[in-house]
Amino acid sequence: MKVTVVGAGAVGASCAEYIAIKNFASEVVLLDIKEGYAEGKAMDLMQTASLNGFDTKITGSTSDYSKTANSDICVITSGIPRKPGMTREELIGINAGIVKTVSASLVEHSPNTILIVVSNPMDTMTYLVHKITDLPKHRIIGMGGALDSARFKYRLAEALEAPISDVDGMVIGGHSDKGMVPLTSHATRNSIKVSEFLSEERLNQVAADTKVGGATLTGLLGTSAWYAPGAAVSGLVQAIACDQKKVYPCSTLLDGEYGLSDLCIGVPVVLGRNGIERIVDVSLSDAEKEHMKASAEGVKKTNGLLEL
Ligand SMILES: NC(=O)c1ccc[n+]([C@@H]2O[C@H](COP(=O)([O-])OP(=O)(O)OC[C@H]3O[C@@H](n4cnc5c(N)ncnc54)[C@H](O)[C@@H]3O)[C@@H](O)[C@H]2O)c1
Ligand SMILES: O=C(O)C[C@H](O)C(=O)O
Repeated sequence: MKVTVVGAGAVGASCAEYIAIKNFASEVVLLDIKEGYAEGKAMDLMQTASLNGFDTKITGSTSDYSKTANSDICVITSGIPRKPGMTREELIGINAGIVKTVSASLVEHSPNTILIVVSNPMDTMTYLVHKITDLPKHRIIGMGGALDSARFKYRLAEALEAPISDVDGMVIGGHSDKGMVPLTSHATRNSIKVSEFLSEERLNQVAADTKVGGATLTGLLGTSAWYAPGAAVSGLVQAIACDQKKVYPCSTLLDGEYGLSDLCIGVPVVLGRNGIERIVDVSLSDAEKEHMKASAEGVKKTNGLLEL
């Protein structure tokens, strides 16, 4: 199993590290445009192999896509991150150009690959990849919901004063401060609805804190987060590589599901060796349906800024 990660920055390197530590891939290629940077990150990570007990071979490349040839899975993390006070949507001007050239180069060298898009604004970048490559839709996957759901579970566990392993919940919708739709009505603590433990007001606070999860960290760190994003990407890569059939919310091209079409937005999907093997239609409350509709309008507005 060969995995390429483009962008050896904070998220790309974190993702490569988690993939290696989980020890399911034979090879990870890190590629970056900055001279020597990916080679340096790869060497540093390889020097953790005997300490962390993995056999995955990590190599680096400066813009040489021949090294990525025949990758089973490619991850795009190249692009600028936001600074405090910015929205993800403001990154579109620079990141659209980067994602365009990177995805074309990846597909040229790995025509059978499954592509995972991470660069922001992620739902719009995923849509862009559909527009400029001829990959089938089940092989183009946007990562955002897996991260947002992990943040939701963190906030739920905090409010419930319960261990995170007892908590389950999912966030669908656009990966943006306003567009996320935390499914509070479906969230559970060991199979019991969380509304049995938390007031509506506290649950609304959990949802609000979840939605600004990325902005909160950007304010604290001065740039956006990387540990949880890297771990979330590695989860998707493992689900595909190991044919796990796990359900994750991922950004995917919709064609009528959830009453939406011609956009990529986060919905629950089954991930296996073929990429997105099924879109799961979950029944939503009226409020969640309205929220999802507004979220889709936001994503479409950002898509409208693309020069296609
Ligand atoms: N979808 C998500 O959930 C999620 C989570 C975290 C970060 N992100 C996004 O991921 C992106 C990367 O974030 P980061 O913190 O790793 O940033 P970073 O600045 O640490 O790393 C980005 C890397 O991309 C490289 N790069 C730029 N142009 C390139 C090109 N044309 N080819 C190859 N490499 C190129 C840069 O040299 C840099 O090393 C940002 O757009 C950020 O908003 C998304
Ligand atoms: O917040 C960001 O800009 C980065 C990423 O989308 C995140 O949610 O951590």
